[in-house]
Amino acid sequence: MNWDETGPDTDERPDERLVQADADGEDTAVEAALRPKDLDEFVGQEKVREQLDLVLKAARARGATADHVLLSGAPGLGKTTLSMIIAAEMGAPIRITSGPAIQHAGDLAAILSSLQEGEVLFLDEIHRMSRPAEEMLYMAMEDFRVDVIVGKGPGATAIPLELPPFTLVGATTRAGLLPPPLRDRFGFTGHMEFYAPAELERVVHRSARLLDVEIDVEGAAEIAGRSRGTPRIANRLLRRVRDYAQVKADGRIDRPVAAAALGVYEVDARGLDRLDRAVLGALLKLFGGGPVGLSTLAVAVGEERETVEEVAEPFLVREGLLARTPRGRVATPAAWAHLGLVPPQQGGKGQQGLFGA
Ligand SMILES: Nc1ncnc2c1ncn2[C@@H]1O[C@H](COP(=O)(O)OP(=O)(O)OP(=O)(O)O)[C@@H](O)[C@H]1O
Repeated sequence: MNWDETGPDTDERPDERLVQADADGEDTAVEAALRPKDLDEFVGQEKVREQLDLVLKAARARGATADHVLLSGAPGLGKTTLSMIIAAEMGAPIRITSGPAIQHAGDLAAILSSLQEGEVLFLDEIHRMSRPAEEMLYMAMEDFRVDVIVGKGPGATAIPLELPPFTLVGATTRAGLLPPPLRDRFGFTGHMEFYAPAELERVVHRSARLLDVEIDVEGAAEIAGRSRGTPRIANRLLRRVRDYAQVKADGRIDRPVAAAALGVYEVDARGLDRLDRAVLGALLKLFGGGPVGLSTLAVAVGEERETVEEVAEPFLVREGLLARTPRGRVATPAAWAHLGLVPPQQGGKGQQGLFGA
């Protein structure tokens, strides 16, 4: 992806977008500093918090290890944070790994056999584990036991290995991709939703306090409104606005400062960035709002099909600006309004107003 080569300098990697929700290129030290440490500090996700609170309190009352927990939801919504909170609330240590890091069953056996009693094992992207590792996990979750295969071919033997009770916290962006036998072995599944603007405002205020930045209510609302329902993005935008406030203003963040700063980074009032607007703009201006095929749209914006489909479109669809139909991509009336353009007359050739904004 090269679309932001000429974009403003940031401390993110140059091929990263300011509004991307995953952690690639994220400053992990800053992210760690901003993580809520307990359930009370964790903003929003009321249902998941309430349910998890019961699961953990009951386990503590029984003096038992908590049930395995599956957290599903988009990147940046707080799954890692919640797994750390689970460990903290249980007074247990935590081990963090991910599905792609476990390619062989032996990798998993090594981790499992070194867990302490009650330890939380956080397995991010659990849907990307290899099949043999996944099968080993079934038994480990259910019976706290694994069979380690020693040797090869007809002489191979399975040596059973007892494990201490542990809590697996699996995280996935694609709960639907998990095989049912794995899904069924979790005692509790929490579905993380995108955050409401008011919740993101609380995230921004909290982070500003921790970063020692002065921000008013409207400044926080401005950042929250552009954060695509995602705390990780809210925190990242806050840091960019803080830079701007320090360099161009008196360090304090209010609405005009936040809006001007995010204007520099081309994140608009609804959280669309340059790539999103390029896709939407091409759909409206070149193809009259569609329907147009994905490949044609991608060529029109000079991007790979996958970039348009996987990076730009999900948010545009979620925002109700673009629809994927069997005949191709179609802009919604909200898309015309957002870019300040007038849709062509129904049935007419009507291109009037298309290039108006
Ligand atoms: N509910 C919340 N309240 C306050 N801050 C939050 C909340 N959820 C997430 N954050 C902040 O957002 C950032 C990203 O959260 P986290 O790493 O937990 O997301 P994630 O869902 O695990 O993402 P990924 O799947 O990409 O790893 C963290 O810095 C964290 O402080």
